Amino acid sequence: MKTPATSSSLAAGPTPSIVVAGVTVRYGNGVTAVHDASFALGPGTICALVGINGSGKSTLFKTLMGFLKPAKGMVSIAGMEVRQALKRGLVAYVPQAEEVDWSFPVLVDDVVMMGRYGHMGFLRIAGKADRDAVDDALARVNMLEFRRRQIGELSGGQRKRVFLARALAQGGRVILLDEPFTGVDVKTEDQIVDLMRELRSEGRLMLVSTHNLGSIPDFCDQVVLVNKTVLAAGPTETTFTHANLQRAFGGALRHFRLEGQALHEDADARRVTVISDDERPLVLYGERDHEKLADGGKVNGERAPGREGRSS
Ligand SMILES: Nc1ncnc2c1ncn2[C@@H]1O[C@H](COP(=O)(O)OP(=O)(O)OP(=O)(O)O)[C@@H](O)[C@H]1O
Repeated sequence: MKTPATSSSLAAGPTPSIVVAGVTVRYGNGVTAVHDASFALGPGTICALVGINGSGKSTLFKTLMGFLKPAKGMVSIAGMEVRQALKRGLVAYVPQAEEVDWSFPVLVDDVVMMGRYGHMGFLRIAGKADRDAVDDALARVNMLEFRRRQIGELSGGQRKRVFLARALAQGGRVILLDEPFTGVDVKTEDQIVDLMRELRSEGRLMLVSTHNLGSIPDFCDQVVLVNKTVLAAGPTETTFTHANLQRAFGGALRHFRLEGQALHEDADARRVTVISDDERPLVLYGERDHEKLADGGKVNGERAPGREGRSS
């Protein structure tokens, strides 16, 4: 992605952080989606939020966005209550594609400008600073040429980039990304990861829910594993381990061994993660590596795992 015309580095202001302490969240129908969950994250971090379907990832996002109130426990963002952090525009959200009404007649420009609403007065009249912020954000995600398009006329990857641009235009210090890689091609995934790395180097904090286990050690320095509670949280090296993945995924993750290595294949069988026996992530076969494996090629010097190698 392009370097912005103006620097988006964090000037003086609240330090990005998330603290979730002993949080229990219940829906109106009595379902307890998250029980006694705790984790803490600081600035300059990309953290993966990982768990099976229904494990409570979206519920945690909704709680961090103030849509749901914990029945118990405490959430703070940048050292303040969620409501206050939201009011100050410190938290930006990149939604799952399904959460957006793509038939709504709105231009790319307008969606990105929505990120500026918190900076505008009551009448929401955009000033030069707002227009500049939108230009910068669109340039950063390589979407300037699409700015007059209706959002419904974009590809899946372009749609994701528009919502990333909205988060950038807003100037969010804490950015929540719900499944940013679903429905995007490998090139767009790389672009999104590159942009996230840039944002991390500016000191921003990103929490990313993803089912793409293979790429986590590539770009996430922290991992939070959930299943109705936080099972484990901490640096990727010590948290993204065989034992913890087993706890998080149980039967949803198929295991097999190849030449002494434990392989874990996620539920849709498109990605394989290799974790060494001493529990460090070792070789990771992402989606594109899987294509090579299917061709009988080598990835990181390893031979392709044969389907016959699967033990369960
Ligand atoms: N609006 C709701 N009302 C009642 N229960 C809900 C509601 N939304 C989610 N749940 C329940 O809360 C639990 C956690 O759901 P949540 O959507 O947070 O999981 P998730 O990890 O985001 O799943 P996915 O990976 O499928 O997006 C599930 O048991 C789900 O059925």
